[in-house]
Amino acid sequence: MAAPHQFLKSPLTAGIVGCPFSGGQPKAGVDAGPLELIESGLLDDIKALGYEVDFQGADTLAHALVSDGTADPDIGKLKKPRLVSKVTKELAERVYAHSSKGQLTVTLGGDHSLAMGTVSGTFKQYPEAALIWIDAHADINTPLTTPSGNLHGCPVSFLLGLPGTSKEEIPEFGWIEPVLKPERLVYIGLRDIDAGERKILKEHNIKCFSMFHVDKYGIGAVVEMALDHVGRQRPIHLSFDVDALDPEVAPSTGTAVRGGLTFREGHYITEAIAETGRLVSLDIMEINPSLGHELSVQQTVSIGRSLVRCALGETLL
Ligand SMILES: NC(=[NH2+])NCCC[C@H](N)C(=O)O
Ligand SMILES: [Mn+2]
Ligand SMILES: [Mn+2]
Repeated sequence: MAAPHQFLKSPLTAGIVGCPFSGGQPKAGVDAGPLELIESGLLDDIKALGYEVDFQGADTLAHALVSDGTADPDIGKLKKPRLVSKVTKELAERVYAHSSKGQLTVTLGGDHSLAMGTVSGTFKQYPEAALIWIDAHADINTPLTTPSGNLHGCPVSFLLGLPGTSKEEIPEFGWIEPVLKPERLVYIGLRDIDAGERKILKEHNIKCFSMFHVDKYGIGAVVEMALDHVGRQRPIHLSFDVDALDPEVAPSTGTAVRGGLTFREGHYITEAIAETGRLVSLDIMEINPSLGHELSVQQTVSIGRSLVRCALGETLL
């Protein structure tokens, strides 16, 4: 079991939020991720680690997750902006409800646009928190730079309040506060960055450990450097996009990119963060059970499950 936790209340409780949402990207199926994880036995896993579980049902947010039929035309390039805004706003409230009770919030996606909600909710409770983003992608496109218009490629820019995301420029997302500071954000696993994103990452001096750095220094050193960079005292929000893993390890995901983290590297990250005793919020995003053969799906769901267990302290003896 994990060392005594620095920020959570006892009895240690995991607040599980299932968020079956796919509106931040074009491929159907990623909305089935949470239910697959739950049905595979995730809640029992978590209880077996000694946590109480606070779970309101996989459909907690269901009424918000699909369009109610009102028109949602593109705003500039952005697709389904009003739907994404509505769902993530409600998710932020749910995550905050768990966090403010001293629970470790675990959000099961769904696509990565959901991080607009999870990070907003976590940082409302822990304004000094750090964000560790594990991904092949930086997801830091703004409404002005996004090549695809898919909002799962944009959540970080809204959280930082980058140009193009202000209330004046896009009132539809006016509820999002720029809670994140560039120096409290760190990436691990990057290997597919758009030109506009590269410019933003440079301009704001954002710490990035790409796959190049993982190869060069090894995952152990990379995680140490990442934790040093964001500060050794802060609560941690870990946002884990399974496409950070190599497609041979986690094939069932919508935007797979070759050359990713190995099984052990991915799990090591969650273990090392569990070891800090400062994890307050975890996202497991972008598992798409309708992509790939049955075995690929099983393999990917099972990895999502073991990542949660490791982040919650399973392998710390
Ligand atoms: N969460 C993800 N899988 N994001 C992929 C983003 C891909 C690309 N950078 C885009 O903005 O469209
Ligand atoms: Mn990604
Ligand atoms: Mn992502």
